[in-house]
Amino acid sequence: MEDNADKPPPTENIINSSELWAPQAWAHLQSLRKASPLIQCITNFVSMDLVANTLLSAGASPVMIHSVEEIPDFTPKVHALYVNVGTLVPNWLSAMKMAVQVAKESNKPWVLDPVAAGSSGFRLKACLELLKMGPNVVRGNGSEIMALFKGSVEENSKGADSILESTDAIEAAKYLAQISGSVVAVSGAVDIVTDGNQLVGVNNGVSMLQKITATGCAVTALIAAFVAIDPLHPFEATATALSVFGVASEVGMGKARGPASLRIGLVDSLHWLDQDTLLRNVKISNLLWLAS
Ligand SMILES: Nc1ncnc2c1ncn2[C@@H]1O[C@H](COP(=O)(O)OP(=O)(O)OP(=O)(O)O)[C@@H](O)[C@H]1O
Ligand SMILES: Cc1ncsc1CCO
Ligand SMILES: [Mg+2]
Repeated sequence: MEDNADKPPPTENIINSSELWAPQAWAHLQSLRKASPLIQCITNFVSMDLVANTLLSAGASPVMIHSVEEIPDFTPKVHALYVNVGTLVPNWLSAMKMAVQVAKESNKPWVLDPVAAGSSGFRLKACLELLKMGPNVVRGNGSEIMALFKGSVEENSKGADSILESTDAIEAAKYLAQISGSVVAVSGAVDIVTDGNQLVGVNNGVSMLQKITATGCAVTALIAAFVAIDPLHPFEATATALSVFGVASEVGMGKARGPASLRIGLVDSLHWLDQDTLLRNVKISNLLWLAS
């Protein structure tokens, strides 16, 4: 890793480009609501409800189909595939790989959420194998992206939660994007998105999202939906999806009394999010220090 791996970007190299990004975020959300893409989700048991409701409230059509008996018939019909290893067992891994293969043969984008990637050898190997299959986007927290980068089991793993800041994994994200060809997103107080060349920071969201399980899983599903409607621009789709989700959480936080009501407010806000609110609140910066 380079010397500056653990340093935050120098502030003079952070260019606030929200005015350029905000109209794109609105255009993506509008297209999503109009096209209502079908998103196949092979996701963990904890997240299924929030993932499905997040996709529905944003305007997409979710479906949780994961059996190898159904994948050959069904996966060619979807607009994007979402794979999340949160409650991984061997037969689900086979289904994930089959679905990825079918999606790729059908020219459909797919997105990976490497939940708790560094928590065990089995999970890490599975995530690295899936990464090799070339997801259009990978979104994880700091610990997950760092585990994929290092390729080793974490000593102090906290499972699905991160022990690192997203900014600790900037170099790792950039490297992974370059070797995999995937867009890599690292969630946290500031979400980092890179395609190995361009790099942005998304400054939307509220810290209480960390107190609701599966908000990371939900935002990765939203990324899959945004990539479904703009498959040629996965970098842009990932940044705008993270921002839209973050803005919805900020609006939801206004009425929340704690994590449980924020969870409800988040889903409500995604459904009602209007152009004016989105344009005023998108916070995306271009981080120039790594765009070499
Ligand atoms: N400190 C923070 N301030 C603001 N937003 C945050 C903060 N931490 C995380 N978020 C937001 O919360 C959402 C979930 O990110 P997080 O990094 O917690 O995912 P995760 O660890 O994969 O979650 P899970 O595994 O529970 O689904 C993202 O939209 C992210 O932007
Ligand atoms: C808590 C938890 N455990 C496995 S998956 C999951 C949901 C958040 O990723
Ligand atoms: Mg996660």
